[in-house]
Amino acid sequence: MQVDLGNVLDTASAHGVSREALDRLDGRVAAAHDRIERGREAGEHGYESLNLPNSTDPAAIRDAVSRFDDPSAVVTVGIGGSALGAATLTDALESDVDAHYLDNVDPEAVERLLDSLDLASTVVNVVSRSGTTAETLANFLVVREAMADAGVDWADRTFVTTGEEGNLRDLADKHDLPSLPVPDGVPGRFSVLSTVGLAAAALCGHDIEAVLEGAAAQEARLSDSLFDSPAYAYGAVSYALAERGMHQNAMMPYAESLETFSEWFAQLWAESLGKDGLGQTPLRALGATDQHSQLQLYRAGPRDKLVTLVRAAEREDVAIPETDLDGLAYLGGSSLGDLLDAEFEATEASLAAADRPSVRIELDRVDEYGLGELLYAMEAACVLYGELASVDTFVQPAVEWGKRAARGLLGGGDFEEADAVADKEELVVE
Ligand SMILES: O=P(O)(O)OC[C@H]1O[C@H](O)[C@H](O)[C@@H](O)[C@@H]1O
Repeated sequence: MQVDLGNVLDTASAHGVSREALDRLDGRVAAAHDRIERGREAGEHGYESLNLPNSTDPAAIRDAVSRFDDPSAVVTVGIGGSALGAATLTDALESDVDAHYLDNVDPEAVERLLDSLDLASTVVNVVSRSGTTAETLANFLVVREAMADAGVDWADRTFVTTGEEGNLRDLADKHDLPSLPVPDGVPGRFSVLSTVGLAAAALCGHDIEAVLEGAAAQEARLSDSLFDSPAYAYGAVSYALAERGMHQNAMMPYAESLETFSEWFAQLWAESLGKDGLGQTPLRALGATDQHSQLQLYRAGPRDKLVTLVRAAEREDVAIPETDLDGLAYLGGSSLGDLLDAEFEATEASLAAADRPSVRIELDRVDEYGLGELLYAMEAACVLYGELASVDTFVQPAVEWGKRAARGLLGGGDFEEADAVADKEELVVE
C-alpha cells in the first residue's frame, strides 16, 4: 500500500501545503507517535486498538464459528462499529455465503430481508460492544421470532459477540448461546480487526489471518516520521489540510468493492475527530460514478475539500469489444480497467488544475491482505490526526446523548435528554 501526497503540495495546488510546512509538521508527528506508542504499551483505552493485529486470535474466531456447517447466509445484527467493519470486509470480498447486515431499524427493510432468507440455513451473528444498543436488540428480537415462526431452532443458529455485561450478555447466558468476547480498550469503530469485524468474514470463508497480516505490515511501518509511514502520511496531511480550511474529506474509491469501506471510514473519521468544534466531515463518493455528479462540486464549489482517491494496482479486467461505430473506435481494444484508470487520473489532474488538493492511496489488490493494510492505516491515520488536533479520539459523547434521549422516549429509563424532545420548537408550513 502506498500514499502519494504529490497533489497536496503547494506546487501542485495553490492552496496546498509547502514541503517546509510538512517538514515542520513532521516534528509534531514524532511527538504524537511517541504518545501513541506509550498508549499502546500501557493498553490505554483506544490506543489498544492499534495492537489488534497481534492481540487478535484468529484461531479462536474460526473455532467459534466452525460449529455452523455450510451456511447459505450470515445476518449480522449490529450497528455502527459493530457492523461496518465486518460489512467492509464481506462486501469487498467474494463468497458463496451471502452476508447481510441488519443495522437500521427500518421495518420494511427488515421484513424484506427476513422474507428473502432461508432461515434454516442462515447464521445470525449478533454484535454489540455495550450489549445495550436499542436498534441491535430490537432487530435481534424480531429475527429470533421470525426464526421461531419458521420452525427453526434460533438458539442453534445464533452466536453473539459482546462484552461481559449488558442485555445481550444476559440473553446469551440465559439461552446458552455461543459467544465471542469483544476486546477491552477498543471502541467499536476501531474494532474491525477483532472478533467484532472478523467473525462474519470467517463465516464467509475469508482468510482472516491475511487481513491481520496486512494490518501488521502497516503497524510495522508506524514510525516517528510521516515520510516513513503511509498511515501517518495520510493522517498528517489530512490534519494539515483541515487546518487550512479543508473541512471535508471526500473518500472516493475507484472500486465498487470498496463502497462500504467509505461508510466505515465515515464513522471512523466523524465520530473520532468531530469534537470541540473541530473535525473533518467525511463525504462518501465512488469513482467513476460520482465523477458524473459530485465532482462538479469538489472541483468548483467551496474550497473546503480534500479528495481521497483509492484504487488497486491489480484487479480482474474486462476487454471492451472492438467497434467500428464512428467516435467509439478509441474504446475498442482497451478495457474497462483502462477506462477506470484513465478516469482516476483525469479526476486527479482536474482537481489539481483547479487548485483542489487530493491524496492518492494505492493498494496492490483488494484482497484480505490489502484490506487489512487499508483498514489499519486509516485507523492509525485517525489516531495521529486526533493527537495533532488535541481531541479525545476515543469517545463519542454526542452520539450517546441521542441514544439516551431515544431510550428515554421508549420508556427504557429516566433520561433527562428525553425531555429535550418535548421542548422541540415548531414552525410548521403546510
Ligand atoms: O456495539 P454497540 O455497543 O452496540 O454500539 C454500536 C454503536 O453505537 C453507538 O452509536 C456508538 O457511538 C458507536 O461508536 C457504536 O459503534
